[in-house]
Amino acid sequence: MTTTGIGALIEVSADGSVSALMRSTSEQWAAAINHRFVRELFAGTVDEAVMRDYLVQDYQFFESFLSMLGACVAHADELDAKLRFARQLGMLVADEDTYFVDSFVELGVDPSDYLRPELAAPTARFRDLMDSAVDSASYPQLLVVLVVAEWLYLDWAESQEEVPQRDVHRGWIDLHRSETFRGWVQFLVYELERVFPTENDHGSEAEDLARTWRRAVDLECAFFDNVYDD
Ligand SMILES: Cc1ncc(CO)c(N)n1
Repeated sequence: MTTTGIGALIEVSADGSVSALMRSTSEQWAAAINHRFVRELFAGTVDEAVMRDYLVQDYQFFESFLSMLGACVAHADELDAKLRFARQLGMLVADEDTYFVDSFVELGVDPSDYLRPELAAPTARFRDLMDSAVDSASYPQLLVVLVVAEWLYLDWAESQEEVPQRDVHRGWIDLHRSETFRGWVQFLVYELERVFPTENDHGSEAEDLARTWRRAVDLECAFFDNVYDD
């Protein structure tokens, strides 16, 4: 296994806010990127029911995730950033939604089973966190959740070189690695560093962002754990 190390694929300034957030959750982050689900996905041995369950829940995650990107188009403070989020939305509609729908066909999951499933507890909590970020209309709040979700996925997806054969496994890995995906994550990290409030004038806002960060990392672990819980 060629583990790249926590966050090592992305540039961050060592004394910046993002680096401090990252250090505050390094153990949970490592647990998530080395999770049993990730290991089985790379080995192509994920139990069929586990894969189904994971993707059905993640399609619900995806819905709130799209809302966050839309909110970033609305609330980012610069035109270039708005354009970047709009481009990413187009990519998600084309590539990621197609992956989900094709995978549901491959796994024999009907629309009636994936469009309105019962939400598992971590999915419901994750959606609450994302929906609150949308409601906050705060670009830094939105970015904190996005950076965790995307960077953590980049880290596990780049953690091994050898990819499995089946589309449903390989496709999910390929969506979260590549030069393009890395560039997207790097953009998010630069943006969060750029707009992060300084301790002096916004101490409580910074603390609020740190809480959101920790909550998102915990939920990533819980989301993986959940598919093995039954
Ligand atoms: C739970 C979860 N976290 C992160 C991602 C990637 O954004 C995803 N698809 N699902």
